Formats: sequence, C-alpha cells, structure tokens
Amino acid sequence: MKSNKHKAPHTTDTEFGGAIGAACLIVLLPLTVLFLLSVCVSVEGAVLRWPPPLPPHSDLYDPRAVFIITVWISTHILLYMLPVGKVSEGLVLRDGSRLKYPINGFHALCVTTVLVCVCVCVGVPLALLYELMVPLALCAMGVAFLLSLYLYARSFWAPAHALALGGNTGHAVYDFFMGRELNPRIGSFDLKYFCELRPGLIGWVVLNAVMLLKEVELTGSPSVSMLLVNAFQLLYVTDALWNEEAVLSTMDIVHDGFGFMLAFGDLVWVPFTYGLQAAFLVSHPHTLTPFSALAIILLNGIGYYVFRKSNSQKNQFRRDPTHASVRHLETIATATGKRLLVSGWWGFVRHPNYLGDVLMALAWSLPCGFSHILPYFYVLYFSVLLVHREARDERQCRAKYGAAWEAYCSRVPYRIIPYIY
Ligand SMILES: NC(=O)C1=CN([C@@H]2O[C@H](COP(=O)(O)OP(=O)(O)OC[C@H]3O[C@@H](n4cnc5c(N)ncnc54)[C@H](OP(=O)(O)O)[C@@H]3O)[C@@H](O)[C@H]2O)C=CC1
Ligand SMILES: CC(C)CCC[C@@H](C)[C@H]1CC=C2C3=C(CC[C@@]21C)[C@@]1(C)CC[C@H](O)C(C)(C)[C@@H]1CC3
Repeated sequence: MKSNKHKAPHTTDTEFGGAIGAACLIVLLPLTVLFLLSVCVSVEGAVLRWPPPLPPHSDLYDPRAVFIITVWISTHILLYMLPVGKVSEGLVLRDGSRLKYPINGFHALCVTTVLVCVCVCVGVPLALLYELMVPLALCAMGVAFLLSLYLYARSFWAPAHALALGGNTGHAVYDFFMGRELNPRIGSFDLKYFCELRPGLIGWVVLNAVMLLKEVELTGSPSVSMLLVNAFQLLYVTDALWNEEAVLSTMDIVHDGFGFMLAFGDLVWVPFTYGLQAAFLVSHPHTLTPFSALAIILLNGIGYYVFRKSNSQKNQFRRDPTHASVRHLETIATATGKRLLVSGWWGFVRHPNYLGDVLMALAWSLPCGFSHILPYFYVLYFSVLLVHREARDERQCRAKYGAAWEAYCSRVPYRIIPYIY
C-alpha cells in the first residue's frame, strides 16, 4: 500500500452528524426503502400503522431478482462503453488534469426504451416486476454495499490528489459513507459518473412503466394519474440524460467522494423511492378531474421551465461568459477570476434551479390525491435534501469567493423561495 499519509487531504469538518450520523444512515436508509415499498403496496398504505406491514422472510429473496439486476447493470455497462456520442472533459482537477467522459447516456435511454417496447410486444410479463420490487431493491442494496466496500478499500491505493476533500476524516464509518476517492475509475470507466446517471435513473423510469403495465393488467387501461406521473418523471430523466454534460459540474462529480451515500443513492434510493407515486397508484387508484389534471400539468410545466432555464443559463455562463445569451447579464467579479451572475435567473433567488425542481416534485405527488402522505414522501425528502444541499453549497461558495459571495448574498437575499426562504 502506498503511504499517502502526509499529502492526503485531512477532513476535520463533518456533515450528517459525523461518524454517528453516518452509521445511523447506513442502517436507516435501507430500512426506509423496505418500509416505504412495503407500505406502498399494502392496501392501507398507512405509514403510521404499527407494526408496519413488512413482507415475510420468504418474499425477501428471489433468484429472478438477482438475475434481473445482473443483466440490467451489465447491459448499462456495455451501453456506457459503446463508442457512440461525443467525449467531454470534466472540470480541472487539483493536479491540473481533466478527465474524459463519454456523453452517451441519452443513447442508453433510447436503447432501453426500444428493449422495453420489444419486451412488451413479444409478451414478456414485465408487470411481474411489481411483485418483485422488494427482492429487486434488496439485491440492488447488496450491489451498493459491495461497491461501497470496494470503493473504500481501493481508495487506500489512490494518490493523495485523487482523494475528495470531504471524505477523509480517518474515521472508517464516516469515510465509508462519504467516500474517500473523488473519481474512482477502472481504466477509463468512471464508476461514479456511470452510477449517477445510468442504472438507477433509467431503472426508475422503467419501474414506472412496470407500474403502468401492472395497472393496465388490473384495470384494463391506464389512469390519467398514472400517465401523468410516468410522463413527468420520464421528462425529468430524459432531460438529465439529454443534458448529460451538465452533470460534470455538479457538486456530486466535482466535490463529493464516491462512497456509500452516492452508491446507495444512485443504485437504490433513486430507482426505488423516486417512483413511489406510480407504485402507490397501482394499489390506490385516484381519479383526477380534467381541471386538476390541467392544473398539475401547468405546475410541472412551470417547474420544468424554471429548472431548465436556470440550469442552462448558469452552464452557458460557466462555459462561455461571452455567449450572446448571457453576455448582457450583470455579474460581480471574484478574487478567483470567475464571475457570479447577479441578474437573470440567478438574480431572482440564489438557487432558482432548486425552486423549479421542488415545484416539479410537488406536481409528481398531486396526481395521487390527498388520502395518504406516502406519495408526498419524495417532495418532503427532496425539500430537506435541497435545504441541506443549499447550505453545503453556500459554505463552499463562501470559502471560495469570500467578500464577493457576501456581496452576492446581499444583492440576492433569498435562497430558494422569493420572500420566504
Ligand atoms: N432530483 C434529485 O434528487 C436532485 C436534483 N438536483 C438538481 O441538480 C441540479 C444541480 O444542483 P447542484 O449540483 O446542487 O448545484 P447547482 O447547479 O445549483 O450549482 C451550484 C454552483 O453554481 C455556481 N453558482 C452559484 N451561484 C452562482 C451565480 N450567481 N453565478 C454563477 N455561478 C453560480 C457555484 O459553483 P462555481 O462558481 O464553482 O461554478 C455553485 O457551487 C439542480 O437543478 C438540482 O435541483 C440536485 C440534487 C438531487
Ligand atoms: C440517500 C441519501 C440520503 C441521498 C442521496 C442523494 C442522491 C440520491 C442524489 C444526490 C444528487 C443527485 C442528483 C441526481 C439524482 C439524485 C442524486 C444522485 C440527478 C442525477 C437527477 C437528475 C437531474 O437532472 C440532475 C441535475 C442530473 C441530478 C444531479 C444530482
């Protein structure tokens, strides 16, 4: 083992309640997924019922789930490695180098869509996956745990400059959770980038389609609520993969190490909790009036518009501040040489992209009605995640930009919601 002891970044600030918080999350996150899935398919759908309707032991493991997860991940590894689409460079790393990333996630989504359609046409019983949700989630958890152990172990062989600034306290549990290595790669295969956008994100919309097929099997036709949830979330995932290059400048890729938090988040949390609304609608049908359907479509449209426009404006500005679409915007200089936007979307609130995202999250829950809290899990969790993320980003920007950041905050006082927060 190489000794990086003297050069490796040593983290002293911790998040998520430090080692104890991380240990609790490592146990609680998988239990939460199992709990949510079990409540979701139960007839009551009541989160407060005690004891919760947990599945019997015999329903936890199914060899078919192991087979499906293996085929799924292998297919996406193959699609990632296909020499299709362009290759883009990430941001400059601490050692001055830039990594190369394949931009072919949208192709992977298209191929997956074709494969799903073929399966439906030739009569593969995809709706069966509804009954396999718990074993599938458990199997994905196994993959996330094994991957995290591998990532933690291999990080001790990584050079000091390849370690993340945030996951190196020396405390094993905390570092395992946060991730020690920034961009772990096997050859040119980037494990974090692959997991962030492929198996989990695409898996989420495929599971949504499974819920739709299950509803059709049970009732003969899809409900408007189910169609809306599927369409909204498909739009979100398609957008992420269409704008795949933009993910290269997100906090997860640029700042966070790859450890249990992201491995579990990408491979389990996203596919098995982000689509709970569709799973809920299978066992709790809800009929929307045309007026409420239109109002929900409008809300999702506004959310998407704010999310996309603000993200694109910042990405364009960071790529080329002289571009015609951004050069008229007012900015302030920072000591780093980078400028901060203080007009346009980023002069409205400090995180307009979060505002748009949370409006969409609400629009994804409303098609399920107001009889249960469960379909609102995503919007509640997501609000907490964004408030926490905003605070992390604020800390990093204050450290990076100092007085210029203070000036930005006094020019744009609200963080996410104008006049409220
Ligand atoms: N669905 C989900 O589960 C999740 C979705 N998301 C979404 O991902 C997207 C990306 O979010 P995230 O990575 O958190 O962060 P952002 O895209 O909001 O990026 C924050 C960075 O933008 C730059 N920045 C901030 N203010 C300005 C300004 N005024 N002018 C120019 N640059 C500025 C700073 O970086 P620098 O100056 O170094 O360029 C800052 O660190 C969001 O739309 C979010 O909603 C995020 C998390 C989870
Ligand atoms: C389980 C933990 C408590 C939390 C894990 C958080 C992760 C699930 C999220 C952290 C940042 C994410 C992003 C997206 C998905 C969720 C995670 C991985 C994202 C890929 C969704 C689609 C968007 O368009 C995006 C901007 C590309 C997102 C990037 C951040």
